[in-house]
Amino acid sequence: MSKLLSTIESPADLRRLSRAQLRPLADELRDHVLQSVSKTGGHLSSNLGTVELTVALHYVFNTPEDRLVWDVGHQTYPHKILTGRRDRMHTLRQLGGISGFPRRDESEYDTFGTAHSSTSISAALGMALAAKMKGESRHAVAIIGDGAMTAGMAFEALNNAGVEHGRLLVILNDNDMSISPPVGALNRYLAQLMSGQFYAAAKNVGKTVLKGAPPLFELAKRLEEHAKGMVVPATLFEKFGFNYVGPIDGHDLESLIPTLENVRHLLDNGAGPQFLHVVTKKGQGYKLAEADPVAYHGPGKFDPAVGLVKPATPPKPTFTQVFGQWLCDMAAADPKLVGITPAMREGSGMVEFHQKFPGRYFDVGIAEQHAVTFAAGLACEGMKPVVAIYSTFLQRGYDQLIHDVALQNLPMVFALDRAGLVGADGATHAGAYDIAYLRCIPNMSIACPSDEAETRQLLSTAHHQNHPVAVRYPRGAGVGAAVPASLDGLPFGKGEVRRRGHGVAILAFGTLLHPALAAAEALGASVANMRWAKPLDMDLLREMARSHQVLVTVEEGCVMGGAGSAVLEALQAEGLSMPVLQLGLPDEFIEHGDPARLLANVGLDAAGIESSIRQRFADVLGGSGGLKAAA
Ligand SMILES: Cc1ncc(C[n+]2csc(CCOP(=O)(O)OP(=O)(O)O)c2C)c(N)n1
Ligand SMILES: CC(=O)[C@@H](O)[C@H](O)COP(=O)(O)O
Ligand SMILES: [Mg+2]
Repeated sequence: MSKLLSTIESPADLRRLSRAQLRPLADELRDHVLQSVSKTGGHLSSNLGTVELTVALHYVFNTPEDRLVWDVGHQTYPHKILTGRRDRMHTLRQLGGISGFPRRDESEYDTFGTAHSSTSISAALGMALAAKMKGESRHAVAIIGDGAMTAGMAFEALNNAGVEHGRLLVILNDNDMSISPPVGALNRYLAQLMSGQFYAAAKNVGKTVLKGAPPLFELAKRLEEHAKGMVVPATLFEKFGFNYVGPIDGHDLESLIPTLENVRHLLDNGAGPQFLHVVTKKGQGYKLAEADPVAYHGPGKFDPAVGLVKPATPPKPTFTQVFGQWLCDMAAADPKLVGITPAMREGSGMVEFHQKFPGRYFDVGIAEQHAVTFAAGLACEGMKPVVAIYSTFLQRGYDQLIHDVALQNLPMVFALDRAGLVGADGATHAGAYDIAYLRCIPNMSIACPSDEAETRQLLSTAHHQNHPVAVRYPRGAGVGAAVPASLDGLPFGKGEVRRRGHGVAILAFGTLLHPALAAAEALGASVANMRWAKPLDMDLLREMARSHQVLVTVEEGCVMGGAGSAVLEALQAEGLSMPVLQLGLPDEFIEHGDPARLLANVGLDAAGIESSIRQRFADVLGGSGGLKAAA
């Protein structure tokens, strides 16, 4: 165990160290982050980049009295290590272990739960103003990345914060990266600020009595060229009502600590909201991550001495890769197709599409609402937008989905990745709700492919509709079904019978078809691959209802309001009354962990499905496990 780090059980211990001890502590901390992430997997580059900032913040601010609000929260491993969770880092993102994101129920130092981006300024402003109303002198500090800063919500918060006088500090952690290289005009603007750093240093840092000029950054040198001739009259953030300080080197404790002390002093003297621009490097201190921060954004386990290695035999293609290939193939066939991602190019499998069709690829930044309405505008003019978006992030664009897309019945495809449980990221990222939140919207259809082949086929079907269609598929690989090369679709709104049995009919929506088939084998039950949660295949449903005593619906989505609920509603409307068991995600948030184990825990593996059916329909099933005479 490292010498200094082992003495830090809480930030109070850190604050007892001398200034000279902070540099070696930061080095030990960085090594601890690298070693533990290499064993568990997790977000690496962002955490390596926030080591010094974390040390400085806990050193200068009186945490947990002062509130640190980390945006996204994927950069909080150093914070976790310094706030009493050092010895639990080996459990990170595993079942029963600590979360990869801040959690209020995990630590009093985690002041605000996050994982979706761009909430920190709003939350910190709320905390700062609550403190003011209660007559408390605590500070609230939002730490937000340059990627997260691109979201509308961050600007809504700045707009509000600039006219309020709480003890609010916003720190922009600018590493010139989102998950992928950053995009958009704000990024260009930040580059200009960086290149004009001497101007900023003289105007602002000097004003706050910082001793010594900040060192010249490598990055700034690169950007200087780009912004030659630019004059920065007053920063955007000053226009918003903040006192702008920076940019300063976020790895230089000798700059960070006095600057933070000065800013805290300004807050205590009623100077109003403060904005500190800190420049860091994603992957700092680990050469491989510095060279490729994208690959090391969220790696699996690896040997730090070797780095990430490609598996000897290529693994089964993931659903994401199947989508990426379909997108390229369909784009080649249809010149009207355009692909849109809100800052998730790699995660959504769009790297190849970007390379092959740069003019038809749009990374709009972390801006899900805008992504949806921007796509709606494209659709109005006859383009065929494909919005590739994680199920959990489409939640951000819900009003846009209803008001801008569905109400106008615009044809477009939502490629909904990460539908169902995602594993290590946990409840914040689970795609648990999309069937429920989409199926109540008129004009919207929802396809639930059961394997890789159907994913491609149903994407094609969706692309040819004249209304919005979501195709939902999970994280990772499926059963390994051979994916056809053709772009032929499957019939719209139609499912199929996959197994003929009797007594019990299982209606499977999506990839849980496969454990459902295994359970049906043991039960002698029938299985329908429903393929569409909306519209339901009513012919198939009627046939299944009439030829069986009971129905079981299975889906990797919330039971409440999900596909099973759709089946119940349809049966009622048809005047068909029969017992229905709905299997899906329960009405609770499912924590992080291995996805297969999580599914088993909620009874959605083959054994769980079989056992739930046996339990509920013991009267239909014979004692031996066979079935009583079918109705
Ligand atoms: C609403 C939302 N959209 C997308 C994401 C996925 N995401 C997580 S981190 C990240 C990049 C954030 O960039 P930045 O804030 O600059 O932090 P960095 O990764 O550079 O440390 C993205 C797009 C998210 N967490 N939340
Ligand atoms: C923090 C965040 O939102 C992303 O980094 C997310 O963890 C990526 O998830 P995937 O690994 O499923 O792409
Ligand atoms: Mg960044």
